[in-house]
Amino acid sequence: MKSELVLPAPAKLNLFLHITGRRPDGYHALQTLFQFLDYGDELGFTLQDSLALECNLPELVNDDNLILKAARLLQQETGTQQGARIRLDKRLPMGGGVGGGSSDAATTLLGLNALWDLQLSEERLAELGLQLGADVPVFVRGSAAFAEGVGEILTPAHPPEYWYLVLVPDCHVNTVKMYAHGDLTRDTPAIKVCAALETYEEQRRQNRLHNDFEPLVRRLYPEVESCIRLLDNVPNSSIGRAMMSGSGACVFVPFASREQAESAKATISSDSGSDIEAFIARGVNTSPLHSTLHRRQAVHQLEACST
Ligand SMILES: C[C@@](CO)(OP(=O)(O)O)[C@H](O)COP(=O)(O)OP(=O)(O)OC[C@H]1O[C@@H](n2ccc(N)nc2=O)[C@H](O)[C@@H]1O
Ligand SMILES: Nc1ncnc2c1ncn2[C@@H]1O[C@H](COP(=O)(O)OP(=O)(O)O)[C@@H](O)[C@H]1O
Repeated sequence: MKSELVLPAPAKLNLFLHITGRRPDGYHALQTLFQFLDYGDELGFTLQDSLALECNLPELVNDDNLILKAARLLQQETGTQQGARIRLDKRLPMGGGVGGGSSDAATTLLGLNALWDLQLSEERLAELGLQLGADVPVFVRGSAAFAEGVGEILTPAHPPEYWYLVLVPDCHVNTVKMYAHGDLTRDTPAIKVCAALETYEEQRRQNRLHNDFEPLVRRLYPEVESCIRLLDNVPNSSIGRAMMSGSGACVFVPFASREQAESAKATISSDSGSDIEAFIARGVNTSPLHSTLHRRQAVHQLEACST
């Protein structure tokens, strides 16, 4: 039986997000700090003649899925005739602002590049990824980063790797509609990358970080507003205030340890008496996808040395 290459597709958080302008093509210029979470979807890749996607959520199996788009883009780019059975175990909330679709696309680009032995550089894969979505390149590169442009100009960053309690409000925020909304703030002054990175932790401690989507989304989606209030008002040992990721809907709050995040999660579910979906994950500056691929490469090198 052919073996399956199993790879993670981690979530991301936008630790802050500034919209600094709108380009002539309608896309927005951003400045944002991306960090990965050690939590996400899982993909499995098995060689076969044709392309096929399987998923625990059957409604995700369609031609618009970014996984199939990424696989076809790689076939077009390289002319390879190879195919694959791709298994998606969907765990991340969809339209949650934690980048599940973009991460699935990036894992597919790196996974099939390895499975099909295409030898494309990470730089080329990031360029291909940008054709699929503005958030794909950071997942291809695999390093926490300060991002500019539409999200593709990346400067590696090393924010503290806190534990996060993430609440998933019971609503879907449409990214395209939020970017197009008349009330969106689009004129946050641009900051210099070195200043942004040097002052990040101090700004965070002083609760001075912000996400330009947040006021608009809180106003339009009461579910997001009430999750942020819940995180800010329930007594807990968080080390900062709650913020929204991307264009929403997920909101997150940092803790110094997993235990503290677990205990806040328990308090929130007992105090609020609600069953809001939530998960705990660690912020990590190297993508779990890249850690897994490096381990696999090291094992292959060891095997090659011992034969
Ligand atoms: C807001 C962010 C922040 O990280 O994340 P999410 O909330 O989606 O996770 C991203 O900018 C989302 O990026 P992504 O979801 O990849 O966007 P794309 O598929 O490329 O674009 C979808 C649409 O969003 C708008 N768009 C996207 C990115 C950008 N910098 N400016 C835009 O105006 C465009 O209208 C575009 O047609
Ligand atoms: N593999 C995928 N996983 C999730 N959503 C996908 C995927 N491929 C395409 N999509 C589409 O992209 C939309 C938003 O994707 P997602 O990445 O989950 O949101 P966000 O960028 O807000 O985190 C979904 O509602 C879905 O229609």
